[in-house]
Amino acid sequence: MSFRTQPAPPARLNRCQLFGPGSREALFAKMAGSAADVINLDLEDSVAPDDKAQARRNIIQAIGDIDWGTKTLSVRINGLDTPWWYRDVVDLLEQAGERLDLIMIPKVGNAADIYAVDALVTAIEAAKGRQKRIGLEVIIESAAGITHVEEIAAASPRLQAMSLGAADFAASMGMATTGIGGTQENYYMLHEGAKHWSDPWHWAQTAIVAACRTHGVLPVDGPFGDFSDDEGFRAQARRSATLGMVGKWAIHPKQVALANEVFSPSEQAVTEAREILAAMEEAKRTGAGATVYKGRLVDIASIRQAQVIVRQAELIGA
Ligand SMILES: CC(C)(COP(=O)(O)OP(=O)(O)OC[C@H]1O[C@@H](n2cnc3c(N)ncnc32)[C@H](O)[C@@H]1OP(=O)(O)O)[C@@H](O)C(=O)NCCC(=O)NCCSC(=O)C[C@H](O)C(=O)O
Ligand SMILES: [Mg+2]
Repeated sequence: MSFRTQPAPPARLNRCQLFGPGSREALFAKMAGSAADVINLDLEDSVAPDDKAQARRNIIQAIGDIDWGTKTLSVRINGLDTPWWYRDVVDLLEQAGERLDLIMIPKVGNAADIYAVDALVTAIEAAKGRQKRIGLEVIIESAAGITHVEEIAAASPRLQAMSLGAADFAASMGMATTGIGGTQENYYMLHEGAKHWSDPWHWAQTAIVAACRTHGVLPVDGPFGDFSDDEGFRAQARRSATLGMVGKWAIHPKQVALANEVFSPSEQAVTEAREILAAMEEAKRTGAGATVYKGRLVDIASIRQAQVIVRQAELIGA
């Protein structure tokens, strides 16, 4: 390990973030009653320009009125290149109750974007005497965002999570697709005449995971657009989980159970992780740094891998 150790990310569940437009108030109670760990009330791209002010009022009202249980409650504000974002932050922090947990900043391009929002949030919290410190989450969904991903991850102690926004990312990169996540028909290798599809989101995801893990931020996979394709969602989510992401967005309620399924460790994985920790305890007792578990090598690095799974199971209560 480097002299500078890797900070732990926030110890909370983030398997599924369920989105809903701030202009569709009727959805809010349904979102609160869902099995998502995080609720994202949206002021940005799912809300038409003429509806922004009403959506803001709806959200402020709902933050206080609805019982959000133990969920993490987040509001996605408008981008810093719009005339709406400062009013989003000011009204939310001046008028919404203490139940609000996070503000999500879309389309971040560099650390200064987070600095700007952090400065405004900090001033309003002090002026209004807010008791709960608001956290931030960001979406990497532009060429600038992915280029500056590491400085963004390091930008503020308020930063809790970072998502990949596949739709805007594809647009910003000029990718030849209108798909939101998942397999892209033209992204394949040819081997002996057979097509083998590859994953065009992989490199951005790994860049996000590395930046997040370096700075103690939760890496999250964003939307999967085709909500009629359960297997496509599962495949994308499983790849993200394998790479180290902790959860995925749901843009329709039917995706919540799929995300929770993929990002909760299986009973077998938890049992094996606990057995590996026990085997390593025994190895330590006899002075060994490595041992054999089910015919394979386990060593001190295996302890850290097993601890990730056991910690996740403990948060879920498994
Ligand atoms: C996608 C939707 C517009 C679909 O809405 P609708 O036509 O109402 O869906 P259904 O009829 O299939 O709904 C079935 C029941 O589920 C309820 N419902 C629908 N959506 C939600 C929701 N988000 N949360 C909770 N409950 C929901 C309906 O009311 C029905 O209930 P009932 O009648 O009682 O059975 C809609 O789902 C929607 O608006 N989704 C969210 C869209 C959104 O927020 N998009 C922004 C995030 S994605 C993005 O921004 C891209 C990203 O930034 C990037 O760049 O990649
Ligand atoms: Mg977007």
